[in-house]
Amino acid sequence: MEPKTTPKCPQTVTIRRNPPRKAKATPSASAAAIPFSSSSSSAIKDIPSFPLEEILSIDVPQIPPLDLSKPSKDDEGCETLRIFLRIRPLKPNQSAKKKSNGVHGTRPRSKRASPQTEANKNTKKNGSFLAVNDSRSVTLTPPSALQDPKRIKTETYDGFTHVFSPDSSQSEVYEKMMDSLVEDFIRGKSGMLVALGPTGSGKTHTVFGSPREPGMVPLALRRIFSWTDESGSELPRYFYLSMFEIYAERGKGERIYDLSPNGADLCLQQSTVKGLQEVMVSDVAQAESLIARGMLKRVTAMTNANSQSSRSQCIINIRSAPNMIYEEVEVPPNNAVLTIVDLAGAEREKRTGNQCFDAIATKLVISSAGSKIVRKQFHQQHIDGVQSMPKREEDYLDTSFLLRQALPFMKIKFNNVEELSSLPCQKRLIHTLRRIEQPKRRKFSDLDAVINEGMGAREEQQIREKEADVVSEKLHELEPLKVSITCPKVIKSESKESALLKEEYCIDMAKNERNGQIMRDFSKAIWNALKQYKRKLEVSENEVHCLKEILTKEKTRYLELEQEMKDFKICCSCCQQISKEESSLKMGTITDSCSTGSPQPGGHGSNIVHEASMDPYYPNLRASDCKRDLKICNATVGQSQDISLQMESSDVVDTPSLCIEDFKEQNCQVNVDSCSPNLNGYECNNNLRECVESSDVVDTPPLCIEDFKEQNSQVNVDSWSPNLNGYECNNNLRECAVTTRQSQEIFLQCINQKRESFPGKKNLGVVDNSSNADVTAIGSGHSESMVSSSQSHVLVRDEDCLLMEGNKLDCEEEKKLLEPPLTEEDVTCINGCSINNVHRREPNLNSSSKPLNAEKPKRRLLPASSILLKETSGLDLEEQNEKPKTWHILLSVTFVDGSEWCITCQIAVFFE
Ligand SMILES: Nc1ncnc2c1ncn2[C@@H]1O[C@H](COP(=O)(O)OP(=O)(O)OP(=O)(O)O)[C@@H](O)[C@H]1O
Repeated sequence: MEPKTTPKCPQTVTIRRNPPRKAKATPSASAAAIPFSSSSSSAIKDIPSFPLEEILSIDVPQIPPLDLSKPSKDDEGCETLRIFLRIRPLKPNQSAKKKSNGVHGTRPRSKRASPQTEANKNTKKNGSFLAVNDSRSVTLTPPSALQDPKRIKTETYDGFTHVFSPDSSQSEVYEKMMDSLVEDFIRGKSGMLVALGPTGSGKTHTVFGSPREPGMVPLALRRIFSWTDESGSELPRYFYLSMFEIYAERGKGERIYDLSPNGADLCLQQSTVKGLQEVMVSDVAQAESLIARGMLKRVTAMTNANSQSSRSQCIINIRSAPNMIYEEVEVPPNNAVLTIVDLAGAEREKRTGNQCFDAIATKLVISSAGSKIVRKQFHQQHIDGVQSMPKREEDYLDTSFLLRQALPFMKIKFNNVEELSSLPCQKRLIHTLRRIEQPKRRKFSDLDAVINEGMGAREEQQIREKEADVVSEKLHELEPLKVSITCPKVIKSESKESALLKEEYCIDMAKNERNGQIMRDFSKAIWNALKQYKRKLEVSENEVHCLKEILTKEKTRYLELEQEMKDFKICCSCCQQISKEESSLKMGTITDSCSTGSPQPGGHGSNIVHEASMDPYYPNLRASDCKRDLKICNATVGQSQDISLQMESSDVVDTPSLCIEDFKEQNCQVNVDSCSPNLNGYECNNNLRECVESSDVVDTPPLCIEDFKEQNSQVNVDSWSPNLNGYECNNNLRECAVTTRQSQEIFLQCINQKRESFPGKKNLGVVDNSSNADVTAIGSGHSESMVSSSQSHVLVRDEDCLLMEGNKLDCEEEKKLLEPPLTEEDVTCINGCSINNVHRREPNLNSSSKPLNAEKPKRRLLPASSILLKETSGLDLEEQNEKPKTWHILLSVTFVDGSEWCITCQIAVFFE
C-alpha cells in the first residue's frame, strides 16, 4: 500500500556515524517509522553504504619520529623540559614468564584497538598495570583489587619526550636521551640529567649502570674524552669532576657530603654548595675511578622496598675548563657544566619511610642548571606470586603518584639565556660585526674554495688565523668605546660550523652587551639629570625662601613706613595747624616787631613787594584767587578779630594815640610806590594789608583815618586791574584795617583826635565790660568797623553785610534803628548807600597807579549814613557832650565802597 504522502526531497539522506542506541521505540516513533521505512525503501536503493571498510583500509601516514638529539624549540625559541620515561624490565628470573605473557605492551597493537583497550588487555593478561601506548604515552591500569568491579578506570599519561620500553638497552637510552646533552656540553652548553622514580625502579642502574651495562655517566665520560674534531684533534680543555650526596636521616635533617677522595661535610647556602672539591680529570679512566670511589662512600641504607637502595641524592658535576697548554690558540673560557643526578626513591613515604624526595633536593637539582632533563624510571612490579597483593597495590599507587608528579614538568619551558650568560664568550658590537661580517664571509668563501681545491689543513688553519687577526684589529678599534670585548680566536681544531656558531653567539652577546650598556648609560644620565634637578630645586627653594623673608621684611617695612606716613601726616596737620597758629602769632610778632621801631621806607614793605613779585600767581592772578587768599587771611586773623572785639569792649582805653597817617605815609606809601603797573591790585592790597596789619604803630603820630582810607582806597582803586574787582581790594582793606588790633586802636585814637577837633565831643572810649552788653550785641563778630562822629565818617565794610544782602529789610531796619541824625554828607551817603549800594562808585578801571608825590586825592569817603545814638538815659548828643559820662553812644557806620557792594556794620562806642 502506497503512502499518501511522499517525502519532498527523496534524495536527502541522513547518515549517522554512530550507530543509534538500542532503545525501545516509542509508539509515536514506531508509527512514524513504519511509513518512512516503507516509503523510503525504494528511495534509498541507490544510496551506497557507508564506506567504513574503505576508510579503515587507508594507511594513515606515520608521524615522523622526533629528533631527540636536539631539543625542541617553540616559536619563541624556548625549549621544553624533556622528560623521558623508562620502564624497568622484570627481574631476570621472571623474564621467561614475561616473554610468555608478553608483558609491557611491546607487542604491536591492533589497528582498531584503542590504547586503553590494548593496555587493559595486557594488564589482564600479565597482571601489569602500566602499558606503553606509543613512544610518548603510557596507560596506567589499577590492579583488580583497587578497581571498581563495575567500572575500570584507566589513566593515560601523554606528552613524554620518549618512552623507553623495558627491553631498551643502556646505549639506546644514552643515544636518545644523553647524547644531545653531552654534545651541547662539549660546545659549551650546560646540561643536566636527573633520574627520578620510586625506589628500585632502576634510577641508579640507568645513571651509573654496571660494568656490563654502563650507565649514562660512564658513557658520557667516554664520549667526552673521546671527542675529536674532524681533524682528529682532541678538546683543548680540562675537565673537573665533583661528586657529592644529599641524604636525610630521621631527626637530623639533610646533610651534604662531598664524595671526592678528600671530601667532607658541606653546607648549602642559597642553593649553592660551599666547599665542594673538584678533581681535574684528564681521561675517562681517571674519571671513572673517582666516580667509583665516590659510590663507595655513598651512604646506602636498607629500605623496605629495595635492599640495595641508595637513600641519598647523588649529584655528579663535570665542568669544562680550557687547557692552557695550547698557548698559540686562545681558548675562550668555558665553564659549561654537565650535571647528572641520581635521586633517591620518589615513592610515597608511607611505604618506604623515605624522605629523600623532598623539596630541597628537587630545588637544588632543578636550579643548578638551565637545561634539565628529567628521566623517570618506573618500577614495574612483576607478578610472580611472591609479592602479595598489597605490595603490588603499593607499587601502583607509587607509580600513579609519581606520574602525577611528573605532569607539571612537561609544561616547563626555558631558554638558554642563563646558560649563555654564564659563558664569558667574546662580545662584539653588532654594527661592528656587521661591518666585518662581509669580509669574513668572503674569507669563508675563500676557505670553502680552498677546501674544494684540496688544500691541506695547514693552509686552512692559516686562513682562519688571518681571519681571527682581522677580527682582532676590528675589535681593537672599538677600545675607545671602552666596551669589554675579547678578540675571538679560532681554535685549531674548531670546525667551520663551530666557528659560525660562535660568531652568531658573539653577535647575540654583543647585542645584549650593547643594549645593557646603553641602558646603563641611560640610567646614569637620568640619574645625574635628576640629581642636578634636585640641586637646582633645592637652590630654587632656598631662593624662594629668601625672597619670602625679604618680602615679609618689606611688608613689615612698608607697614612701618605707612604708619610713619600716617604719623607724619598727623604731625603735618598738627604742624599746619600749629603753623597757622604760629602764623597768627607771627603776625602779631611782626606787628610787634613793627611796633618796636619806626618803619623805614622800602623796609618791610619792600620785602613784601619783592615776595609778591615772586608770586607764581602773577600775573595770572584772578579775583577768585584773591578771594581765596583773603579768606585765608581772614581765617588767620581770628586773633586779630578777637583783639578787635576786645578793643570794642574798650580794652584800649589807655593806649597811646598815634597818627595812622604818618604810618600810612611811611609804610603804605612805600607799598603804593611798590605798586608798579606790573603789580596788580592784589599785590598792592596785600601789601597794604600787611602794612596795616603790621601797623603796630602805637607810637606813631596820629593819623587821619580818612586820609588813610582815602589814600589806600585810591591806591587800591588805581591798582585795580581789570582782573581784580573792588571787592578784593576792599576786602584787603577790611582785613587790614579791621582785623588788626592796632588798626582799630588807631581808629579809635584817630576818632578821638577828631573828636578833639570837634568842640563838645569827647574822645571815644571803651566802657567797661559790665556796660557794653548792647554794644557787643551789635558789634560782636564784626570784623571791620570804623567809627566817626557826626561829622567824621568812618567807612566800615563787613562781610556780614554781604551776608545780609539777602535780608535787606533786616539790614535796612537795623540801619534805621542805628542811624543818627543825618548830615548833608550822610544824606548823600544814604542816597547812594541803599541796601544794595549805599554809594555806588564806578571803578576807574583805566586809572593807573597814582604817583606817590601826587596831590592827595579828594576824599571819597562818604560820611556815615547814620549814627544811632542809643541813649540809655534818654539824652541827646548835646547833652552827652555836656555830660559825657552819662552818654553811651552806639555808632553804626556804613561805608560805601566800590560800585557794587555796600557793607554795613555797627560798632558801639561809648562816650563817657
Ligand atoms: N633496566 C634494567 N635492566 C636490568 N636490571 C635493572 C634495570 N633497572 C634496574 N635493574 C635492577 O633493579 C635493581 C634496582 O635498581 P636500582 O638500584 O637502580 O633502583 P633505584 O631506583 O636506584 O633504587 P633506589 O632508589 O632505592 O636507589 C638493581 O638490581 C638493578 O640492577
